[in-house]
Amino acid sequence: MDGLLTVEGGTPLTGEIVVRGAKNFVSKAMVAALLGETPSHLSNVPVIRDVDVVADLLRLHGVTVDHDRDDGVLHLDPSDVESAHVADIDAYAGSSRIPILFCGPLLHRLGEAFIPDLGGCRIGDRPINYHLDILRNFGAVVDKGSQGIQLSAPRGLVGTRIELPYPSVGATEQTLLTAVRATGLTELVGAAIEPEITDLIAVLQKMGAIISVDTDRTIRIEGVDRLVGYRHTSLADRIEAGSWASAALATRGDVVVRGASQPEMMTFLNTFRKVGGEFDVRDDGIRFWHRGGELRPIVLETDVHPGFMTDWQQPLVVALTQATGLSIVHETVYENRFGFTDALRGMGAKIQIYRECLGGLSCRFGRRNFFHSAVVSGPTPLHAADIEVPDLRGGFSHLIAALAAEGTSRVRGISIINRGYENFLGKLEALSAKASMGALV
Ligand SMILES: CC(=O)N[C@H]1[C@@H](OP(=O)(O)OP(=O)(O)OC[C@H]2O[C@@H](n3ccc(=O)[nH]c3=O)[C@H](O)[C@@H]2O)O[C@H](CO)[C@@H](O)[C@@H]1O
Ligand SMILES: C=C(OP(=O)(O)O)C(=O)O
Repeated sequence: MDGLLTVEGGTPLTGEIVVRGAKNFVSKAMVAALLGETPSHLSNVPVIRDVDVVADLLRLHGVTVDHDRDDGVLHLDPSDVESAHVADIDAYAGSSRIPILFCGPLLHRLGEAFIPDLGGCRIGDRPINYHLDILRNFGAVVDKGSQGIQLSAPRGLVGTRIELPYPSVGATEQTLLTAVRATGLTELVGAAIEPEITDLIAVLQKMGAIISVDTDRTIRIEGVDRLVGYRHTSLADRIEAGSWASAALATRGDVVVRGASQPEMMTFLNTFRKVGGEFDVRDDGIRFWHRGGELRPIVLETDVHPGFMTDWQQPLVVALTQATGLSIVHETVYENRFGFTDALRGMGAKIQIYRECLGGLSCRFGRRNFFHSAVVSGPTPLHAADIEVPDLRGGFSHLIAALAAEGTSRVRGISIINRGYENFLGKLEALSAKASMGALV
């Protein structure tokens, strides 16, 4: 689905939508199925492009994948992985960040792996040095070619001690997916503990793994000889839920996000309330609304869990353009996540970006050439514009801005949004947004 989305803004979003499983968990649980000797069964799976990309990659590796898209159920049978002939993996170069997580499971099953160049959002350099160091620590031999990475494990993979320089989500998942079948013990110090990682640990435990998590970000894994398939229901997508909540706030709307879950959203909910948003946690989800009157400015610093998640930052910044006063936003996870503000400035927002660490924390990007802090001055009326979607969350933010703005905006490149937002055009319709797709001219 690509083309031109026409959005007539200025109307509050109101109504009810459903959010299903988390992009950042489902894709990893799909990779975990490669480690089982028997089939796995995953429920609450959203129809998004990242799921389709990982399903196709698994098929290339010999996994039989059945995806019931309406019921949101994936059945993954890895029985034929050993006999698979992988011919066309290059076709997946640049498609998502998940291929790097295939390394451990493929090395265990096949003794070798070939990984295409990674995709994902361009919000910084996004190196994979931690991943490769981890794999080498386990005993893998890594060869970097011009189009991808080739790995082998001539002497198998052996448990090890890893100390992460930063609690990277992907590097933590890499360690987990490799250590569960490695020989002996692995200790991971400085691990990420995002809810999606906890759910991945739950899946691996169901498969037969032995994993313990300490309060000090240390994870210990005892390798086992065999793992079996799992049955699991994905946790909800807290980023999608937060994005719709931000859209409700920016448009002075009232949106019920069915499926949204409070425990994984505590930090978001506190911030939402401080800005002036109201919410009600219900049995079937969370209702988010603008309580009327003025929104308040805040100081916001993104961080690893349990901090304010970086993927919530871009949608919320649009709501901050409507708050009375100066908000400070310090992005400490990615060095280059404010490119999307150019388009917002073009729509009337007052946002300045700075190299300095504004806010209370000093981060890895301070005193370097990274524009990673922003000052948002509001409220500013937004006006319609022609927009080109830059990346997943930046694109959704532009969409929110178009919905909040007076006039008719035209948005190009919206297929990028499908990577992480299920049926977002249908959801816009359910929320009475005036948005329609047309052909590109
Ligand atoms: C598919 C998926 O789950 N994506 C999420 C995952 O991305 P992803 O797993 O890529 O993010 P990481 O937590 O690894 O990245 C955090 C930081 O570590 C740096 N880094 C990471 C790996 C490495 O080898 N070297 C290195 O320097 C990155 O450049 C970044 O500055 O977690 C991010 C942080 O919550 C989220 O924004 C993404 O939505
Ligand atoms: C950065 C994101 O995802 P990815 O890691 O898949 O690019 C995101 O979901 O906002």
